[in-house]
Amino acid sequence: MAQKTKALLQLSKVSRSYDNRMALHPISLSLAAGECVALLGHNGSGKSTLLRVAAGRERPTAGTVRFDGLPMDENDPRIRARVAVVGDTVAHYPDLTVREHLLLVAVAHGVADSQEWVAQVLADRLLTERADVLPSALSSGQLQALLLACALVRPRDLLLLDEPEQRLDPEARRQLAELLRGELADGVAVLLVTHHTDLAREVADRVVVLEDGRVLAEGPADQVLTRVGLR
Ligand SMILES: Nc1ncnc2c1ncn2[C@@H]1O[C@H](COP(=O)(O)OP(=O)(O)OP(=O)(O)O)[C@@H](O)[C@H]1O
Repeated sequence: MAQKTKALLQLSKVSRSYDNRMALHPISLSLAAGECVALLGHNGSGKSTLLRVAAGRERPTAGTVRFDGLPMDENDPRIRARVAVVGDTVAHYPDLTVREHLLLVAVAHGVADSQEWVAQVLADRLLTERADVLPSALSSGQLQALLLACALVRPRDLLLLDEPEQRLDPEARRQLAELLRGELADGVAVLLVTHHTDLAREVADRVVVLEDGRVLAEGPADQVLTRVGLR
């Protein structure tokens, strides 16, 4: 598929190995503003590795990752201000409430009227009733909603999501698809790791299917997923 505009995220011949074992063979990928690419593939195929490298959380063994022309580095404040990540590990402060988590992130990113905005994000993510409890009192789906809310309470041009659908019930998953379509309409670029082929079909402009760290197939979801037998 033709690129919509200039690439916001550009991975060029990126590979990653652990202990001399290639988890990711050289791959190139670009993502423009308002575009969504979904990464699919079996367990261990390299999706999360690719996302972590794309996020600047791990350095590629070879190749380069650039965000809006800058070398990708999660410590660069120019990048941190514009890139929101929901990774594959659950990270939270055990002694901060749900609301306090969101306030912390909003204030750190200079969000105006943060109290009101946090209340809105809590409502959107169906967390209002749990706003004043600690993470230990959340269900697993509510904890997932909190992690997503932390990414949505702050400004972003690029959203990197690792299986955001996990532990969500069907209604929350439907809302996730709606939410991602809204992000794309606002011009946010989305790189989405998912096992949920329906979610990929609903939101992705392109899918990339990985197998053993290599691209097995790439293209529009409808064509690619059927071809590789992913339902
Ligand atoms: N930190 C690490 N050290 C060593 N090997 C790793 C590390 N992270 C990932 N791997 C290996 O790299 C390969 C790809 O893992 P990755 O987590 O990227 O797969 P995945 O497609 O995201 O899988 P899943 O669907 O199970 O989340 C696997 O063989 C995994 O064991």
